[in-house]
Amino acid sequence: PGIRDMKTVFSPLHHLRSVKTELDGGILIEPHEKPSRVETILARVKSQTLGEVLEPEEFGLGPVKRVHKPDYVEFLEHCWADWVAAGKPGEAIPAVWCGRGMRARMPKDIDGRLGYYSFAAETSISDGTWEAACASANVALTAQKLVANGERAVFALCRPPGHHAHADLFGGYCFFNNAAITAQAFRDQGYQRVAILDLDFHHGNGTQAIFYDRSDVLTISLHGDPDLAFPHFLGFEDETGEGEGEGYNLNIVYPPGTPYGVWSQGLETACERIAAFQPGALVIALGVDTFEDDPISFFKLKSADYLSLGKRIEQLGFPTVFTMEGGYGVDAIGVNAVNVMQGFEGKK
Ligand SMILES: NCCCNCCCCCS
Ligand SMILES: [Mg+2]
Ligand SMILES: [Zn+2]
Repeated sequence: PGIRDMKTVFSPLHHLRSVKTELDGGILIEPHEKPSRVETILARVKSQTLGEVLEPEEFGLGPVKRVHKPDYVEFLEHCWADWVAAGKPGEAIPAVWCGRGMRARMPKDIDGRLGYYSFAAETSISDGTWEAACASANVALTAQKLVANGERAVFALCRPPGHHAHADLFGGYCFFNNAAITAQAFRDQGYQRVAILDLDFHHGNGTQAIFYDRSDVLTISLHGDPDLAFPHFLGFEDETGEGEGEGYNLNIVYPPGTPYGVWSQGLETACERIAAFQPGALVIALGVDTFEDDPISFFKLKSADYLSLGKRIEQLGFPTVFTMEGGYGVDAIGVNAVNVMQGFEGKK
């Protein structure tokens, strides 16, 4: 029967993430990861009376540092000020990386540190990025606390997203890995096993990397073939975990044009693996850039498919936190994201 009144956690501080540039195709465009994405979802949450909307509690950097390296957190906090102090005219954009055969040590210079702590160049940093990333982690942690206290499922309407962020790398519009921070919080509160299912169009490379050698957190991602899609350099099906974590990472990869009828077979495979794992809690890294009209992706899911998706997740029966990840077709993002929650609640 699903649940009634799913709570949503939302922070107005997401607006502090206000970069004006995204490097794309050799020019600086208006960022796809824009404030209207979550404002549109929030409006739909309210118009559909999904349930109560709460602002986050503050958890500090402790839970963030259970996932992210302290030097990386330190870098993010001071990056913008260091960039400005270096006299740079624009927004902070990495432009140099440790290429093959070079030395992966942390340089002093801000240009070097931007490259050392990132894996991609489309994610500009400016004033307010740090505060918004902290607020987004608090949104996820508030949802986690509500579920640990008995809610069946809570929607963490996070912005900026997180699933591309590694322990010490930003990129793909992500800084703190909200889904990973949520899973680690469950583990730190005594949940023996946690599963993270990444349904975003893109591979959850950060989430995979963070838990890759661990068997206590099962990580699964459905996504566009990395041969053809961001993040390009991780997310292939032969990546199944390492050491203790061997067998606890699963990548399910699809080609351009994949419709729900095919994609949902991967969802079924993922659900069966999660059921077998029997986690105490489930984290869904929810991107809706799988949508047929998404401007930067190549799957063909339709709005009604998100109702079916939500229903299937509910049938797993686990306490669930949804962390908002990607989705760039802003006109339909509200219907698509809230359809997942309403499908979870039993709406046909
Ligand atoms: N022109 C498209 C480049 C895409 N680069 C980053 C995509 C990040 C998706 C986050 S869910
Ligand atoms: Mg994915
Ligand atoms: Zn994505």
